[in-house]
Amino acid sequence: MSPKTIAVLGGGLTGLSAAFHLSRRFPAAQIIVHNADARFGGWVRSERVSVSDADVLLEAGPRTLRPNSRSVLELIHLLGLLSSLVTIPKTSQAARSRFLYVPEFGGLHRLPSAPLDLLAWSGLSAKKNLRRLLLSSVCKEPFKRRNRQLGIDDESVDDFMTRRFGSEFSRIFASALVHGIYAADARKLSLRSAFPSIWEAEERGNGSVVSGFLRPSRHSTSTGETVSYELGDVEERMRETSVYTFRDGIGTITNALVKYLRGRPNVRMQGGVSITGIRIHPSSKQFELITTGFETISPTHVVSTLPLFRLHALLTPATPLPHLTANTYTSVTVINLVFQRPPSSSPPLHPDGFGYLVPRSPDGYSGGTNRLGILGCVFDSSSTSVQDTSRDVVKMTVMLGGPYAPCSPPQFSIPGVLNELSTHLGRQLPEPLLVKVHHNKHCIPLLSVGHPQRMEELKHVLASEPWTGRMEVIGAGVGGVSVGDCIEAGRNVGKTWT
Ligand SMILES: C=Cc1c2[nH]c(c1C)Cc1[nH]c(c(CCC(=O)O)c1C)Cc1[nH]c(c(C)c1CCC(=O)O)Cc1[nH]c(c(C)c1C=C)C2
Repeated sequence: MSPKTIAVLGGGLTGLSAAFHLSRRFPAAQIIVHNADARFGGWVRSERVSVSDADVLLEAGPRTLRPNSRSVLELIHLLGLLSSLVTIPKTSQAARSRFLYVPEFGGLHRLPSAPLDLLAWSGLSAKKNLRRLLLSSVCKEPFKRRNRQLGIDDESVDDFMTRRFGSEFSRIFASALVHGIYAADARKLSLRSAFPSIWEAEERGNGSVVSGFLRPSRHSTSTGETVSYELGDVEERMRETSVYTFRDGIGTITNALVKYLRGRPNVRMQGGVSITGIRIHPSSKQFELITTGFETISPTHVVSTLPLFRLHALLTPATPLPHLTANTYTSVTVINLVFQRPPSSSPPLHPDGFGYLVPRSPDGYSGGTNRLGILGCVFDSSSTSVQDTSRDVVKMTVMLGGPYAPCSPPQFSIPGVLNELSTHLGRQLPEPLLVKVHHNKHCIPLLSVGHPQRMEELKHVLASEPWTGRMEVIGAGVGGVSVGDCIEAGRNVGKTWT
């Protein structure tokens, strides 16, 4: 049945993208976007603040995007955002210089940015051990026999990396990568959900990941169809771009989506109103959505972009859905710091580059050597200083929490954080001009082992009675956590509703 009224639950990136694409695909349908918060945009939060004489752009959520997601490039084109694009070239230090802070290997290390760089990777004698570990793990892997057990169709990132590259490699390099993307424990994260290309490389390489990556992969969609995107000149502008953002930050996308949707005659944006229950009428089989205002609405179709545990709480025992509470959600404290830039005669506050990640320490997440639970620090000014009106300030962002023992509210002091950062950077940081703290509670789903299989089962139930394909469940907790995954999921929703 062609949709008459579509309720989109959640006004974050996925919900806004879903409403955008559905409103274009079904111009005769009425679309209502329900968002518990009066502000739309979800975890995307770009904010301009005044610091001394400068106007500085700060991000509490995603801050830069890679140009590999064509669904995001398409939105940039369709919403006319090309002129406010800020691109960071592959040749910039922000793209080439990424660091790890590994205290037991001597502190801060620049990571090699290319295979040849690995051979020339230089450092102090203690640092050489980290180079040796990386080099020997990667070089030995192709000669290791195939060691995936028969019948295994998913495993944790840590189990996989340990099996192929060794436990120390996994603890340091894989855990750091997982902190930077999922703010999670690599020992719990599903490899197939988080890094499907690594799983596929192992298959292509007959058991070796390195050999698999050296072999060309066949690009196609799972159905073999070619997907076309309306890209205009955007892809061309992204040539040689490592990452990009906008002059006013990632919020440029969500703000433009909200503006577009508010201007559509077939869309209603309901901010500040939550759904408190979802029922299916036993005889008419109609959806009944109850709102905080005790209003009942009966859409013909529903798109839920809510965190899965929230959707679970809305369902009645008569119409349950499987696996909605299988994953936990990670919380991250984001601390934006703005400093006065030191005079050029003094050492800089940090090396030029992307920033650094802190791997899991040998004692795990008990906090022994990392009491504050620091996951990493981004040197924002290295890549995005054009967002600010003055070059006299330096902005950086520290992220804490994730798998470290959660306590609510998180226990830390800003002087304690600054002391710790000073140790990492090997120089005493001055008093910041501005500090902004955001506690992003349950912001990233931890897609645990077995997630792809569980999501297949959920899809199957949604296609059967009494749901009969009229409700789709999408979002970061289902199909992937990146901005590109969320926008792509919104683009693909309701493809079978004709
Ligand atoms: C709030 C903190 C977040 C952390 N991870 C994410 C958020 C919102 C989500 C995320 N971060 C990255 C990706 C991958 C994107 C992709 O296209 O594959 C996702 C889904 C990568 C990334 N991590 C950091 C930055 C600046 C980026 C952007 C891309 C890039 O420049 O490579 C920094 C960072 N994020 C987190 C931590 C702990 C951290 C530390 C340096 C957690």
